[in-house]
Amino acid sequence: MLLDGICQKLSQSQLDFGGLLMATKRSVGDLKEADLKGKRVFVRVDLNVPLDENSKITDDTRVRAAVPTIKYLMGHGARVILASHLGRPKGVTPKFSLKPLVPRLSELLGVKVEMANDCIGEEVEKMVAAIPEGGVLLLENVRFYKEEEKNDPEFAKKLASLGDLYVNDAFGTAHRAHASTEGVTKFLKPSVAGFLMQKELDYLVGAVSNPKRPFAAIVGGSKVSSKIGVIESLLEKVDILLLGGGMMFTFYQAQGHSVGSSLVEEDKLDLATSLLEKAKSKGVSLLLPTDVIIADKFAADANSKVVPASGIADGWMGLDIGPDSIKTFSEALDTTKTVIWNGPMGVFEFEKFAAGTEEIAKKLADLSCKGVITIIGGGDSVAAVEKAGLAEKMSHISTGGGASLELLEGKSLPGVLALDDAIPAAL
Ligand SMILES: Nc1ncnc2c1ncn2[C@@H]1O[C@H](COP(=O)(O)OP(=O)(O)OP(=O)(O)O)[C@@H](O)[C@H]1O
Ligand SMILES: O=C(O)[C@H](O)COP(=O)(O)O
Repeated sequence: MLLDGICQKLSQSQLDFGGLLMATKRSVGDLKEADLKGKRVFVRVDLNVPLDENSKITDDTRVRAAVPTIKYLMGHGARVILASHLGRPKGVTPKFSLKPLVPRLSELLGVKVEMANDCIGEEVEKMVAAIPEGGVLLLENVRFYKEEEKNDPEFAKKLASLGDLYVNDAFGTAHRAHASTEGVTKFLKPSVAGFLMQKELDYLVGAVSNPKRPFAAIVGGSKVSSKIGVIESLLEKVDILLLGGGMMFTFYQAQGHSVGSSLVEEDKLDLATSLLEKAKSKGVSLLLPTDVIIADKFAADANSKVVPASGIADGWMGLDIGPDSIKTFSEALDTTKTVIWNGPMGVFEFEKFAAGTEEIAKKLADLSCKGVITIIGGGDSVAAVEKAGLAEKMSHISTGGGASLELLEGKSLPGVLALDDAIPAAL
């Protein structure tokens, strides 16, 4: 795919992290026409997309990401059953219905996607029986049943009874051991990974287990407490660690600097000190911003100025990294071959404090074009990269917020573990 005529996205083979693709789980690509033609394939996708007050999809990234697996199944004559959650409903809640997804799915797939009013039961069974080869039926939100999140075996069995085989392509929900992501695999074989699931694992696991070095991580976001696991795990792997976002002030305070009314987690000061020591003992080059943009209130129209990070006056709070820090971070990133980014550098939702995040996004887009592997780890950093219009330029943008964080923390994902192991290729 050509980007701006200059930056070409790296091909899969170039991203092979030294031959270590995460090929440990059986893939939907191993299933051919003979395995799929006429078969009812139960596919767990993550269609948990943001909707506005008129139920209009405001970001269809997850819908588009689900398409390759569905199209592959359709193209091989399967009868496709799609299951997903949307939001966190307590019981049947119309505003969490998956119905608004039907038009966009139909458009992207080039077929009329049918929609069931439920995800189990007789009516659904009848609709499943009527799916033609290459046709697609979307089930209603699986979380309308509390049994979904409880991973209730009876509920999982009912879901499983709808299909002949199972594909999990819901990377974004792979950290949840729910009936449609984990329980169902006990009753439905084969249970294989979809293309999106595989791609996410290839990048995220590949990057941290066998990165092209130098390997840098950029960690930001609001709180140290939500990123402790990630920082600790990354300190074992990276050569360079750049810290920004609200969490940096806990590090500054731990070093004795005045931080004004910036965000600080008082109970994490010792932890911040020990992370700094750990970085030193591991030989990791840990960089904190040298200057910050401060504001006189937490608001889009706050008065602001750039000051050295070592001294923020009372009544002021740091809301972004400053120009010197952007320069230092950029220079450090210039030396790298792999970069993973999780969490914005500042309050990017306010234009005045978005520069740090935007400049880092631009830097990564630029590095991507030069062959550096750039991975954006989900959540707000993805939103920031998209806001800057640079998503297409990155090597990989994860569709999973919580799931990508857990992977980076070194945790295993129940939705992945439950899938069949890959069948070793014959010698
Ligand atoms: N200096 C700061 N002070 C207060 N809030 C900040 C600051 N810098 C960033 N933030 C806020 O942090 C929030 C994102 O932090 P959070 O820890 O939720 O990240 P996340 O969503 O987990 O990150 P990721 O996006 O990669 O998963 C943003 O809403 C942003 O406004
Ligand atoms: O958006 C997500 O992170 C996934 O869809 C999982 O949703 P959940 O956090 O409600 O389980």
